[in-house]
Amino acid sequence: MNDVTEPVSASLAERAKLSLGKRNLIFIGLMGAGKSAIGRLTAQTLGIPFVDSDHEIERVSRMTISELFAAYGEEEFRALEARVLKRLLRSGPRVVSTGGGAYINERSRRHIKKGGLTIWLKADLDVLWERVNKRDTRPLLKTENPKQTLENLMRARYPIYAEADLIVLSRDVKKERMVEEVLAAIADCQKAETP
Ligand SMILES: Nc1ncnc2c1ncn2[C@@H]1O[C@H](COP(=O)(O)OP(=O)(O)OP(=O)(O)O)[C@@H](O)[C@H]1O
Ligand SMILES: O=C(O)C1=C[C@@H](O)[C@@H](O)[C@H](O)C1
Ligand SMILES: [Mg+2]
Repeated sequence: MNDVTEPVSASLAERAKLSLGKRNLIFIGLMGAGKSAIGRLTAQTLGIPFVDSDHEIERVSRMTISELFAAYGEEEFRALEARVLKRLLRSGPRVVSTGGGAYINERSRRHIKKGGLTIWLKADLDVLWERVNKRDTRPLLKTENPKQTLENLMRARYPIYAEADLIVLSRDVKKERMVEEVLAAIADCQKAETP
């Protein structure tokens, strides 16, 4: 593997930007897949705005995700998440990183599919677990056996994430390398932009 971090090629970024057009690029996938980290870097590379739906939810509610789950429960959280996503996806192009459960909720999934090009960062259990077990900010993983919970979520959710327009394998390589693969997937994408 090449250890030197090469800047993402400008021509690849240009091709991806052209292919994306006015559409939003929406990252989906499980907790720890890298939606926020890779989404932000992808937006920087494309020179378009970035927004993270979890952060936007926390901003408008002035509560953390954990506090929202504790105070109102998951159902209310999903309703708020769907409203926030609908608003964020109204115009493009921007990069929108979603929370791990957003695409699983029917209403949010409808907004996301309509809102642009979807990209699933797919990762295996060990990669996800290595990343999420360092922090306890994810309410769904506050269980007796969080690794087992994560595996159960993979089993339930992966068939739904698989509906994404694009899929990139998330693993422990440099973030710039992940961005390059994301851009290549967009540049090669044949899905036409709908008016
Ligand atoms: N390619 C990578 N190599 C190493 N670490 C990474 C990589 N991508 C992301 N990470 C790290 O993994 C952790 C989780 O990433 P991130 O917060 O972006 O996940 P997420 O998909 O947004 O999760 P959530 O659904 O909980 O918001 C972060 O600390 C991030 O820096
Ligand atoms: O996978 C999920 O359902 C979640 C993921 C996080 O991004 C947050 O949106 C919240 O913790 C729920
Ligand atoms: Mg995130």
